[in-house]
Amino acid sequence: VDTSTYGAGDNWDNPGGDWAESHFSRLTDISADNVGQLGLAWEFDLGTNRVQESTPIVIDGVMYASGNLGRAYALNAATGEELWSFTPEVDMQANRAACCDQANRGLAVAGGKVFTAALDGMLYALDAKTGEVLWKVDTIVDHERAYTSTGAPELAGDLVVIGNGGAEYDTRGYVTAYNVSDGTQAWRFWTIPHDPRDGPQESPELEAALETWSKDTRWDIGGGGTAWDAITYDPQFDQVIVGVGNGGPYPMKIRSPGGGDNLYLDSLVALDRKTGAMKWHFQETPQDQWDLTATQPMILAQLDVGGEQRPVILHTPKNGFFFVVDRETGKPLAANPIVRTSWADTWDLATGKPHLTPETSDYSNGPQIIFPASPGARNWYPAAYDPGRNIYFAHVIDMGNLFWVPGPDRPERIKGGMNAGVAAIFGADLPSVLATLPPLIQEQVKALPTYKTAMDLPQSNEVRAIDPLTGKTRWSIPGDGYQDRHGVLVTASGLVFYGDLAGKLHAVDAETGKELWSVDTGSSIMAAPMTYRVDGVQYVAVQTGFGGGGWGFVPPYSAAYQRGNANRLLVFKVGGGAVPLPAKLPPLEPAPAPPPQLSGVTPAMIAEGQATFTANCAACHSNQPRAGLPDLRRMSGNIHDAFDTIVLDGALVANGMPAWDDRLSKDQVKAIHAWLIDTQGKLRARELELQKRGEPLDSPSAAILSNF
Ligand SMILES: O=C(O)c1cc(C(=O)O)c2c(n1)C(=O)C(=O)c1cc(C(=O)O)[nH]c1-2
Ligand SMILES: [Ca+2]
Repeated sequence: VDTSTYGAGDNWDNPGGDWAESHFSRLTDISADNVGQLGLAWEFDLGTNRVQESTPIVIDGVMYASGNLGRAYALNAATGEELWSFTPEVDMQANRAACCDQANRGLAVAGGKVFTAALDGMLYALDAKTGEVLWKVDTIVDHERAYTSTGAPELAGDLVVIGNGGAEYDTRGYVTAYNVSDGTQAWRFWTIPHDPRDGPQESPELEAALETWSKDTRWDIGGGGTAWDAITYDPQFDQVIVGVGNGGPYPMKIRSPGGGDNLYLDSLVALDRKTGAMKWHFQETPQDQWDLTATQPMILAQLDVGGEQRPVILHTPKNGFFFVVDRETGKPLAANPIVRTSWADTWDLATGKPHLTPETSDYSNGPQIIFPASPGARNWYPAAYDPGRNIYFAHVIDMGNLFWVPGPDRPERIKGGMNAGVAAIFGADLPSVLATLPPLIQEQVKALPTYKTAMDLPQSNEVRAIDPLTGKTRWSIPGDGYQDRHGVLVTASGLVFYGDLAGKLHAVDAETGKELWSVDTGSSIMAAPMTYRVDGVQYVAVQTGFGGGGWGFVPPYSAAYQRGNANRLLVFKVGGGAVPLPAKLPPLEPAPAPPPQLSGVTPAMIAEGQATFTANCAACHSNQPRAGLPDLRRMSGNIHDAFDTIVLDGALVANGMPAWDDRLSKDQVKAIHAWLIDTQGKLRARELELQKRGEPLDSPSAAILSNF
């Protein structure tokens, strides 16, 4: 790896662009002078209509793109001609273990091989020329537990490293390094300890971590600490830096009742590349109860800190702080809040720890509004760093999240199911949802010190230019809504590119934020754009598609809502043509008439069906119009007829609907069905009435109450 240059050139060799994963390009052919003439060079239909979070790779004129579920595509980067494509054979029961859709965040390419991790945790090495499977390895230690893979594999010399997700379920996190040549395991690093009664820990650093967990920790549930997104190889120190995820279950009084920092949750850990031994750790969110992960993308840089050049990591995790961390020592050199933070107010650089504020964040004894919310001040959508300007460009969400503990302090583990142990509502929805909550919760929420803040500014979300060492914003551009996530690209010519859910791709001036160009693509964009050059022509590429966390609410202003969720790869060049827009969808029809209610159904069964649905089905089926998955209040007669075989026997498992016969009884499924029939009837009556009055039908609402 050549670390003498910073930023990507003609090639963009990993999803982050260069060795520093900076999403920064040294190319300057496209500049403020000609960006106005950008037009479509080519487009490629990815053949799906769900989440797209990946940034493509281009090496020597070939583009390698990943799609949802772990699909891979190789294309001629100048023409878009398909060279090959790969769809993994995924065990679709894995959908039940995926919190956030069929997300996939990219490929790794090296030595004639393309690496992709499928949702079910299978890691594939494909022949870069043909797409043929050269080897595959199951990276999951226990399929009884809800592990999935959504992150990009990371190359580290002759190793490829991959983590997994599932901290909301019943998992214990780890990352594994495999030999690029044949897929044999080189090492595995567990991020948190296991039950000490089961024998010694896997490493000395885990023995040390054990001291920070309480004696009565719910080891049976797992503890969390999944590394589901950023793993970054740092060639200068030959170390693999892993961003570790949240604790599970969320509430401390369930997970680790005696408290403790719970290492290495929400930490950056640096591992020796060759052995996987830990070199240092930096915990960004001690005593986590709020899903404030450290898994968000890292950017490596070199910064002047107080007159000294230091190798650093620029990191904006979910928790609302901007960290500059020394790559050699793991010490924080700067830690400034960039949004409201109610779990900690300041950072002490001398001790390397935050000043925690449990009075506004501990929800063990009643609800709290936590800032930032669990979707994070930042999340998987990549930031970009321009070293010449020393500016970090990133989408930032400032909102709160209401948490309380609805169940017992010692719940049973639900095997392979959600075990987060909390009720959660996003701050942006608070004003509309509050009225629907139990009166006691309403009273408690209104008395909170954070209540007024949450009501005065339910949320803001913007693309910002940020100074890394101070966290100060130089300029910002407001987004349309908190479901928007803008991955960002910056070029040495001073252009910042990002897309939005409404379907626009924008180029703005890096110095001022002034818009220089935009185009309506008719397709929702979250993924980060990238740029590359073939035969002297510079291109800008981006994948389109909405989904991931919060996929159940597709905002009406989005292209995904208005024109369908097209998954396309759009590539632009100076002098290119117009972007074809997908056709507008017809207006919503009233819900079809449901069948007669099932025999022997009582109001109590209907209520029970709703509760069972909320606990098991609502994480995917939000029952909102044009959501990522079918709105079950609009089922056709055929689907009603096949309801039991679909839910219990897995008749639609190939489409991603798992079988539930291991977890739900026939009576429970009947109760769910009865509730859906009841709901569909009521929705139909309401929509026929609205139609008669000439008013718009049921529109999606952000007011989703999730019980994890
Ligand atoms: O705790 C986990 O293991 C885990 C996994 C994932 C994932 O794998 O996508 C997400 C999260 N957590 C999470 O907290 C989160 O906000 C999130 C957003 C997304 C997404 O793709 O939009 N995934 C995930
Ligand atoms: Ca999580």
